Amino acid sequence: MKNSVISKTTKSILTVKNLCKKYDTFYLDNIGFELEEGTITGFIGRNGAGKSTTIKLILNIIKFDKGEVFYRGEKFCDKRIDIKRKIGYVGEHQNFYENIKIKNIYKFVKGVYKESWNDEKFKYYINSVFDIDLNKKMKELSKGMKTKFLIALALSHEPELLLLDEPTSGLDPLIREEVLEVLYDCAKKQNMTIFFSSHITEDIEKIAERIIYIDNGKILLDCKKKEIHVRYKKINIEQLDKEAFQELKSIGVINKDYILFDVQNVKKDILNKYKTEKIMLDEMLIYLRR
Ligand SMILES: Nc1ncnc2c1ncn2[C@@H]1O[C@H](COP(=O)(O)OP(=O)(O)OP(=O)(O)O)[C@@H](O)[C@H]1O
Repeated sequence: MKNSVISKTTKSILTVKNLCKKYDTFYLDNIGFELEEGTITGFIGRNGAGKSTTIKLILNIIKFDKGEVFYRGEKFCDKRIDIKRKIGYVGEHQNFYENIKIKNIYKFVKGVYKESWNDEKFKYYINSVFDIDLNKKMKELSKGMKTKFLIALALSHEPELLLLDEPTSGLDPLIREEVLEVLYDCAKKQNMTIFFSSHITEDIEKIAERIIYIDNGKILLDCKKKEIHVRYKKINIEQLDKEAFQELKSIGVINKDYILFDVQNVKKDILNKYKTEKIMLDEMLIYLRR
């Protein structure tokens, strides 16, 4: 057990170290990060970047080739049912138990969690927040309703950590807003730690305070949102003289009327001379993919 415990001095709830997984045409390469209690982290990446694979590896749904996962400093493996009970998860694929009435799924899940189940909270989400009819069968729910029902289930056993795989994908803007608001409240009012994957930069921009960007199995960025806006900037090309344009072009990326860049790579005199503007998350991803 000597190697299975790491320092408990930080507020870290989850530590992921060097996760690797090889498929025929894909390699998840040394994924590592730490999540702090009560924070919301957006895990962003294009289709096929490795988001679901990472989440499933953390939860032991699939086996990694290499790596370690720690929960509050203790090694997390398949046998740690006690830790699993503290984690809520909503996966990407929701086409299961199609012919079962959702009130029976609710009763089953409530029975599994017993003492940690908060029935008042479940009823509050179902009736007052999400407005779901428990008499419907799974197959009778729209994608948005399914997502809301599954999130209500995941929240009602009061997890300390919530892992969500694309919770807002395929939902209309109003439902997306509702879901994001509920998640934000859980983190800020109940100190829940939330890690959610998405390829919708807007949603991540809205509620995540930290962003981890994965591309082709590798983490290209792990940064607080505030720091992103300080570090990555853009300048309108029209303002630039020839020399400054050449300089910025060599270290940045041209996107429409702007050059996007990392201020750390730019000479001070250019930054002093020209007006820089804040970049949005989707622009930063264009820069990182250069
Ligand atoms: N069981 C598997 N066998 C072989 N390849 C797999 C398997 N599962 C996933 N992959 C591959 O691993 C890569 C990453 O898949 P993953 O589902 O993690 O991506 P993702 O970022 O979640 O994408 P999406 O946003 O489309 O859900 C893809 O190329 C996928 O085809």
